[in-house]
Order: sequence, then structure tokens, then C-alpha cells
Amino acid sequence: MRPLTVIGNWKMNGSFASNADWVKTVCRGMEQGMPAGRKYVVCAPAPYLSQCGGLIRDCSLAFLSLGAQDVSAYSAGAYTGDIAASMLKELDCAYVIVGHSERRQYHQEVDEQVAEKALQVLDNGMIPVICVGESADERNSGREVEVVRGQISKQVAILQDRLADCLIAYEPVWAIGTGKVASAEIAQDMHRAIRLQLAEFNEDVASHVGILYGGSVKPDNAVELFAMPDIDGGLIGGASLNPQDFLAICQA
Ligand SMILES: O=C[C@H](O)COP(=O)(O)O
Repeated sequence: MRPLTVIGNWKMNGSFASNADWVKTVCRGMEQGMPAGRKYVVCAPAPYLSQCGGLIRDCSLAFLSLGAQDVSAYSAGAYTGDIAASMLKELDCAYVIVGHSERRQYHQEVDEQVAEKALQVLDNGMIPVICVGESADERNSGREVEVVRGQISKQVAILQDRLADCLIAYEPVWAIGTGKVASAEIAQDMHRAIRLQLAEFNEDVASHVGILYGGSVKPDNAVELFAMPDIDGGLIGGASLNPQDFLAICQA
């Protein structure tokens, strides 16, 4: 049984004051009781990881963890501006997003690099959240499965059995921050396709990997998405900035 995982990705948003309010509000809400067996994560911007890690530790909820939004593909050395996985581990991160479409679009990240980042995360005892997804043009020309298969096959080639310890996030680029959520059926179809592709490699890996959906998830569409058999949770951008909306999605 794969646990449902809900990850908030604040992207480049936050401040010391608003982060403190957010964590306190979410912790207070979660203390009232949450559905059993689920995992919740907040991925804060790097400068706030130390602050958020402390706040999350203070609220001592075993199911709420800290995550980072990116990591270096290298372990240490002359890579100005990069952040090593070992540093994120020291900051108490348990999850790290790799290959988000905004990293691919604005920083030209490619699949091989994404897999190298995932390896760094795994080597440091954390869980990589590997993002894949097609653009609007790719879907409109009927190439969505081919594109996502290509992204997944690079991860399989490099990560092999270690994929069993990763999460995959299917995030259609056309649904990110646009309010155009993929219907539960469209999302389920792609999640199924990803799982079947993983099963071609190793059935055990395929049945263990959590596949999250991301792209305009809101409190009012989360229930239907999370009810799909191959959707194991969500990667939430905009709606995670509002602690009440994030809590509502976590309870969906
Ligand atoms: O990482 C989160 C995704 O990019 C989804 O963002 P969104 O919920 O604002 O569409």
C-alpha cells in the first residue's frame, strides 16, 4: 500500500514572518487530527529551510516533514551558488524536488542532470521528488505519452532499482499555475502509463513508487484526483501558500 503524500511547494515565495504564521497555522490544524497513514511535506525556499526546519521540529508531528526545491548534481566543490544534498540533509530536509518544469524551463535542466540530482538526494538519505510532464504543444500534438515516457526512461536508465525509493510527480506544464487542472481521468491515464512503463523495467519498483499529481490542485478538486487508483498524492504550488487551503488539500 502506497501512502498518500501531499507536498507544498512554495516556489519563490515567503518571508520570515509569513513562514512562521504558515507553519504555526498548519501545525495547529494538523494537531486536530489528520487522516491516518498520510505524509505531508513543505518545500520552502533555501534561505528559509533552517527557520522552517526549526518550526516544524517544534510542532513534533511525525507526519509533517521539510523539503527543498532543488539540489546540486554534485556532492561538493567549486559550484558557486549550488547547494549540496549533504547540506540539505543537515538542515533536516527529508524530501527534495528535482527536475521541476520551472528548473527545466528557466535553467535548461535536462533529464540526465535531474537523475544525477536524484542520486545525490538518495545518497544522502532523502527522498527525491522527480518531476516530469508535457507542454501544451506536446499534448495538443498527441505526443504527451511519448514525451513523458522519454523523461521516465532516462530516470530508469540512471537510477535503476533505486527508483523504488523515489517519488515521481506528474506535472503537465499546461496545468501549472494556470488554473487548468488536468481532469482526474487525464491525470489517472498518465499515472497509469508511467506505472506500466516502470513495470516493464521492474514490477516491484512500479508497485512501490508513489506518483503524485501537480498542476492547479485546489481544495475543490483534490478529493477527486486523490481518489484515482494510480494517484498517490499531490505536489501543490499556488494553493499551498494559503495554510487553510493546504490543510484542506491534506485532508482531501
Ligand atoms: O510544484 C508545484 C506545481 O508546479 C504546481 O503548481 P500550481 O499548483 O501552482 O499549479
